Amino acid sequence: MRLHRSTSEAVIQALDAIFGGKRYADKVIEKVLKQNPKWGARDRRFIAETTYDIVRWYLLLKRITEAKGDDYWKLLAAWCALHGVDLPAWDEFKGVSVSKVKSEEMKARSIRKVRESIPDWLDELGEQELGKLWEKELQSLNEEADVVLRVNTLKISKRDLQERLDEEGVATYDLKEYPDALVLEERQNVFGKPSFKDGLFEVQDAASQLIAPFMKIEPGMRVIDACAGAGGKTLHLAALMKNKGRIVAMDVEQWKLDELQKRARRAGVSNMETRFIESSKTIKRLQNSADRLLLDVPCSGLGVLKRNPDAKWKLSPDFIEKVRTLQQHILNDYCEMLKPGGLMVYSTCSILASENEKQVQQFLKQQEGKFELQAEKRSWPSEGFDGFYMALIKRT
Ligand SMILES: C[S@@+](CC[C@H](N)C(=O)[O-])C[C@H]1O[C@@H](n2cnc3c(N)ncnc32)[C@H](O)[C@@H]1O
Repeated sequence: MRLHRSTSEAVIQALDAIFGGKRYADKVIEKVLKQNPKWGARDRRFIAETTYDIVRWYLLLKRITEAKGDDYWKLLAAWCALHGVDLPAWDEFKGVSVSKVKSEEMKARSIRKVRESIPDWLDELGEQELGKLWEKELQSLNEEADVVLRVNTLKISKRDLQERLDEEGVATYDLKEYPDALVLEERQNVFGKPSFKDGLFEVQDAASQLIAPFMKIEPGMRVIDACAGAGGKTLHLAALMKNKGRIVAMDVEQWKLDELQKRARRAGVSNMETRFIESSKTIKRLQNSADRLLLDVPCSGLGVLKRNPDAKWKLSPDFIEKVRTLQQHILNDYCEMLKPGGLMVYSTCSILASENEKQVQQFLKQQEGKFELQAEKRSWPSEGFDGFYMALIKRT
C-alpha cells in the first residue's frame, strides 16, 4: 500500500481534532470525510480506519516513538512501520527508523498497559473490578467491532432484507442466535442505501439487541424508556410491540429526542411519544403508570471501546464516580414510574461491577423489599460483540 499526501493529511487533521480539540472520533471523521468529494471508497476507508487505529493504539504508538504532544505524524509513521506500509521521503517522517519502531514495539509487549494501550488508572480499575477476567476483556476491547444491523420487523423480514441488501451491493450474514441481527460481511457505509432510507433497518450492535427482548415486552403494554437518547432501544421496543400499546421515550436532552422522532418516522413507528425531562415533576406525573420501564442509564461506556476507542482517553475517575451517583439517583427516583407488579430493566454498556451488579444490589437494599431481582445477563466483549449488562427487576 502506498501512502498518499492528501489522505495522510486528513488523518493528521482528524487526530488533532480528537486529541487536541477533545472532539468525538466518529463526528470528527464524518466531518473530515465530507470535505473532499474526490476521495473514493478506498481513500475514505483508509482515513477512517487509520484514524481509529491510531486512536486505539495511541499510548503504544506514543511510547515506541517517544512522540511529544501533538506530533501526530510520528504516530502515523509508527503505524505505517507496524503495518508494512512504506514511508515516503516526506520531511515529517525524517528521523523515523522502521527497525527501531519494530524493536521498541517488541519491548513494549511485556508491559500490559502499554501493549494494550490503556491509561494507568483504567488498567488498575479494570483489574480491581474484574480480576483475572480483565486481561482477556481488555484485549477484546482493542478489536475492531463488526457492523451489525437490526432488521426493522415492522417493515420487513430478515430474509427479505438480506435479499434487498444483496441487490444494493451489501453482503450480510445471519446471526442465528439473535433473531433480528444481520452482520455486514465487509465494513461499509450503509446509511446512503435506499433500504436504510426506507427504514428497513438500523445499525445496532448484537449485544444491544438483547435488551428489548429481556424486558419481556408484549404488544399493547404501556412502556417507558426513561433514558431513551436517540432511541436505539426505543425503536426495537416498538417493533417487538408491533406498534401496539404506548411507549413514552424520555431524556434530559431535547436534541436526542428530536433525532429519535426522525428515526421513528423513518421506521414507521406509530406508538411512541417523546417527553423531555424538565424536572422531577416530569417523573412524578408518570408515577405507577408503566407495565415496563427501561433504565438504559448513562455509564462509562467501557463495554463499547471497540466502537469508541477515543473514550478511553476522555474518561476520568472523577467522571466514573459522577456517573455512578447519577445511576443510583435514576434507579431510586425513576422506579416510581413502574406499576406494582411491573418489570423494569436496568442496563449499561459498561463491564464494571460498580456500575452494574453493585448498583442493583445497593438499589434493592435501599428499597427494602419493594423490588426484587428476577434475572441478570452480561454480554462480554470477548464473546464477540459489545459489553453490556442488564438486570430484570420486579416491583412487588
Ligand atoms: C446510554 S444512553 C441511552 C442510549 C439509548 N437508550 C439508546 O439505546 O440509543 C443514556 C442516556 O441517558 C440520558 N440521561 C442523562 N441523564 C439523565 C437523566 N437524569 N434522566 C434521564 N436520562 C438521562 C443521556 O442524555 C443519554 O441519552
